[in-house]
Amino acid sequence: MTTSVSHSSLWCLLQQRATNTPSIKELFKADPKRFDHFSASACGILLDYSKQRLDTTAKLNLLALARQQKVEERRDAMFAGEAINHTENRAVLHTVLRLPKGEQFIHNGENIAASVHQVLQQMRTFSDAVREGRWLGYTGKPIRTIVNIGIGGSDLGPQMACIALAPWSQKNLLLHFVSNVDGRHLTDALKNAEPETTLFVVASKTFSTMETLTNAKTAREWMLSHGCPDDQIRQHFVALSTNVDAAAKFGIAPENVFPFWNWAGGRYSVWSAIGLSIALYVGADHFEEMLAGAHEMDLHFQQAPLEKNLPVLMALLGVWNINFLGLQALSIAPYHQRMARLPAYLQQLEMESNGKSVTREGQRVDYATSPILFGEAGTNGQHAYFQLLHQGATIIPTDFIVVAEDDAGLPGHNQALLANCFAQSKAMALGKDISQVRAELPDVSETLLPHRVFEGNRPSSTILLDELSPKSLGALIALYEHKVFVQSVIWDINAFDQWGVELGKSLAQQLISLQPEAVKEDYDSSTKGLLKALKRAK
Ligand SMILES: O=P(O)(O)OC[C@H]1O[C@H](O)[C@H](O)[C@@H](O)[C@@H]1O
Repeated sequence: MTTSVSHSSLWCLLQQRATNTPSIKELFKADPKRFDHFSASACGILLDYSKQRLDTTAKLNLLALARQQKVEERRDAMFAGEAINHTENRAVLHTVLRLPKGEQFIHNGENIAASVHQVLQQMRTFSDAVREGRWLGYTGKPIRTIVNIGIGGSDLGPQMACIALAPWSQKNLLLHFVSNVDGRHLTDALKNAEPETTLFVVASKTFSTMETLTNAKTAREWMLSHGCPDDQIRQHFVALSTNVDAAAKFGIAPENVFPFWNWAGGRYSVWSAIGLSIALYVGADHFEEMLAGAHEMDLHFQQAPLEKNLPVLMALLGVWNINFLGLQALSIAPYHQRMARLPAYLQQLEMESNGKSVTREGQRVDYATSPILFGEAGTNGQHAYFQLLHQGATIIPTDFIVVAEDDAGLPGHNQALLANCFAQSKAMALGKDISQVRAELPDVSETLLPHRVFEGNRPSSTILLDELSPKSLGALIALYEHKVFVQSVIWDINAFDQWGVELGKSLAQQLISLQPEAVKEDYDSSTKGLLKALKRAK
């Protein structure tokens, strides 16, 4: 049995440091060049972590903690294809999905990098045909509407990326993402779609997910009921899956199945065939630029010293906030409207990966793990939940994500956006104390004064991208992927399984008839009561 990281002397040192850490205001006062000392950049991304409540001693001890936990060795094991997802006995090789053409990667005796590029070519051929109007529906018309049917990793990544990369999109293609088993989702997507020009992209790693199969089955019935002949269905359905047999059994023509492999986890699969909707929407060239951006970040993660390594630094900041300052949540504030779905994407990436409570050896951890993550595009979030971020009794660190380039070209807008972003992090870090409030508002009564005070000392990082492009988006996503991995190494948990989603799935199967009589006698009274109430309401 390995000793828990929380019993190491470094952990204790960090705990002590946390209780003695100066405030962010004091840290800035003590070091006029704090920005230079607490920022780093790579791959067109600047990480400013000077507004974190972290001093040099804590930083050095955190870096030592990373070394103690063997972050570099575990990283190399991941890149080498060792079965680090030990509960499923699988390698974790999403990084191979973004290797440049011509590179080799031998796994189980096979050059999987070559297989990856074969599928990329298949994706290119197909997406070109659809985009150029050469792929025809059953009445001979080109495709106008694409419906991506998938959930979790088979939805969030492509959806987030398509929204982010909209300026590169094919203007005459309409794209919908349908994930929810709630029939309203599919109904709404199909409301204005014409069967003869609609293409369904059924995305499911396992091809066994109830939501996706239910939606795909209904979509096929919709096609048939609108006159699509059985033998033409192949023009309207493609599948993205590791389970090629199940896709074929479902009735998808074998040449319309875009395969990927078990060593790419669902929430790490946007780089695989799961990215087909991205290639369809913005073109294969741009999808491959996204892969190139991620690959650049992979190299940075592998090669940069830990002190300058963006994923490592971001991981350590999270560990510091969560485990030592006791700040369990993380708000994600992308100051870019097209990154509005990034928080949802990161929710799965972070919380499904590191929402674990046993170590790799199965011992219960005695420390917190994944942050509770949420967020909204700025400036919208400012007018909703930022009140709590500024004055709430709970302190929530924030990642501000902002883009320097102004590609909207509307006078004044970008200036206002960036000014707001920088103002928010400044306000959170430095606040406004009672003497400042008094000086500014001499007429405000003593009883009202506390309501106008901002404690400050609320940590944040600012992640500044030169531009939002396919390449920089790829680098940004890979940055968060590796951050999550490094945290899992420090916490000694497996970031690549997700057993926690299974119980609910199997209970739903037992309850599927929704009949009170069908539930077992030993069912809890709440479930029984709800089923009875449902029957009465119908
Ligand atoms: O792609 P699929 O096999 O359909 O899986 C879709 C999603 O559902 C599962 O329950 C997992 O929690 C996710 O990690 C996965 O991305």
